[in-house]
Amino acid sequence: MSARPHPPPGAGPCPAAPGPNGSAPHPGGTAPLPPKPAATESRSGLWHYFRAFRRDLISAMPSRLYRAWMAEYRAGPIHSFFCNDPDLVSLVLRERPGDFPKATRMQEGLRPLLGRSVFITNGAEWRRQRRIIDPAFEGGRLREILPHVWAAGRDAARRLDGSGVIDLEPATSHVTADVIFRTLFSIPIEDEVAARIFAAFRAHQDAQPLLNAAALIPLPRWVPRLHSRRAQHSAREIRGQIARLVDARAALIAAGTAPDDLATKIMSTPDPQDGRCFSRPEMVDQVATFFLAGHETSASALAWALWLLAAHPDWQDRVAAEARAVLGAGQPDFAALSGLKLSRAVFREALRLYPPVAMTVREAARAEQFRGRRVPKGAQIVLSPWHLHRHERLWAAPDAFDPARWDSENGQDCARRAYLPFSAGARACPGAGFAMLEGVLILSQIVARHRLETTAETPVPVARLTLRGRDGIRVRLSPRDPGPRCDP
Ligand code: HEM
Repeated sequence: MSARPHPPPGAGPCPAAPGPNGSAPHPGGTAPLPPKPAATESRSGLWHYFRAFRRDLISAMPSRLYRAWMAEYRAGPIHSFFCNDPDLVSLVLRERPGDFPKATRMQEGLRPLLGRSVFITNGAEWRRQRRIIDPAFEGGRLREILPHVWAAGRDAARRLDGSGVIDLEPATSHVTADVIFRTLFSIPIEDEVAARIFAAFRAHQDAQPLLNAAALIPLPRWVPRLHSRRAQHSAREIRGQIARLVDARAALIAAGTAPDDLATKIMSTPDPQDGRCFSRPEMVDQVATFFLAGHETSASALAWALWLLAAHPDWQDRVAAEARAVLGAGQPDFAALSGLKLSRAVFREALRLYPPVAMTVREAARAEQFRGRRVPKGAQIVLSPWHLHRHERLWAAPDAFDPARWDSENGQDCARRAYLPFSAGARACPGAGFAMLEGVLILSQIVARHRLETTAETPVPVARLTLRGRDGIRVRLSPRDPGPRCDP
């Protein structure tokens, strides 16, 4: 494999960025930097490369990618361009997304579960799917999800009572799955079908824990794709259960008695161009995607945000005080959520340091010229929020936890150019507004009720399907002092 990082003449740093070594003082004072895996410096060939990728996508990458604007990799038949230059990222995602489609063969790891969902498709099929889905996530609909998120967050905060030391990931997975079931199908996670889907989904994750590597490693077409029998079985089980929910909902829509939730909205929205609604199999694909894309990602972000607050008790106390002031009297109205400013800044910072979708890949549909270098048709274009969010030439104190950065000139400029937790452009996450409401509110609800402390085990981030803790993300919980607890 050869890797050639490129010098930085083109893209300028954001204002007030640190020197080239990224060594600006940590604004938070003496708090240790949040965990960041050591990078791999070895170049010992294709086999090493694949093995490192199978372990973890982040630590497989060399440390110079935190400073480079672009790097070119050749590994056997694979030709990849790793893009960190904000202008290039914008070209690929915002300006000409049609020329850089999702590399569908790399999404094959997801196919048994997601079928031909919006997450995987390209071109006209993808555009039709987004025309039907997007109206369900418009700003106005967010008001309607608030009561569901509130109820799920309240229940989650109560479930944590008396926990002591816990792994946050199962807890946050539980609450974000609950949010998805409540908002999509108006059922809580305790519902029998919802509980079965959640259990099957966990089995699916266990059966293919390295799904992300499988989805991202650009293996040549002739390499057979192995989906373990267990993973195929759990994918079938999940899809069968989802089909039951979709059928039941179709019957309610036909009878005119369906609740006004996301499933009803999506199933009864015709494509404005061809006038057709989703067919049953199409809807099963989309629901599986909402479940996967909408709960694993939010669970990862919430777990890291809570751990970061455990590691920064000063910020935790401020977020708790804010939460009690805004939420103390019970479910706030939509406008009052804007009062959760500190919680929002913390959640944004967690998404920066630990972007749930750490990397994504596109394919060059035709030959291109990137920073003076020829990019052949079919080359892999790797975009890495993980590296972009910690780029030493862009961000001030890139590895530090500093939620106040969003008020600084550097933070605001980087937020526009170098911050991609939800991707950008036409293919950006349709659930971004949903996820911000959910993350900020549930973070506040949990911290208002519980005090979090770190344990001796510092979590190790690894990029799997989403960014997880290699051995979990553990904290110690104790009740916060008496006062309004957000769940009267
Ligand atoms: C913190 C939470 C979330 C994060 C960080 C996140 C991030 C992302 C990212 C980065 C992508 C683009 C992936 C790529 O281009 O390869 C994406 C796509 C998507 N997300 Fe999210 N997401 C979150 C929550 C949600 C929620 C709550 C939903 C729905 C309920 C959702 C639905 C989707 C869908 C349907 C796509 C595919 C869009 C397309 O390809 O056109 N996401 N998300």
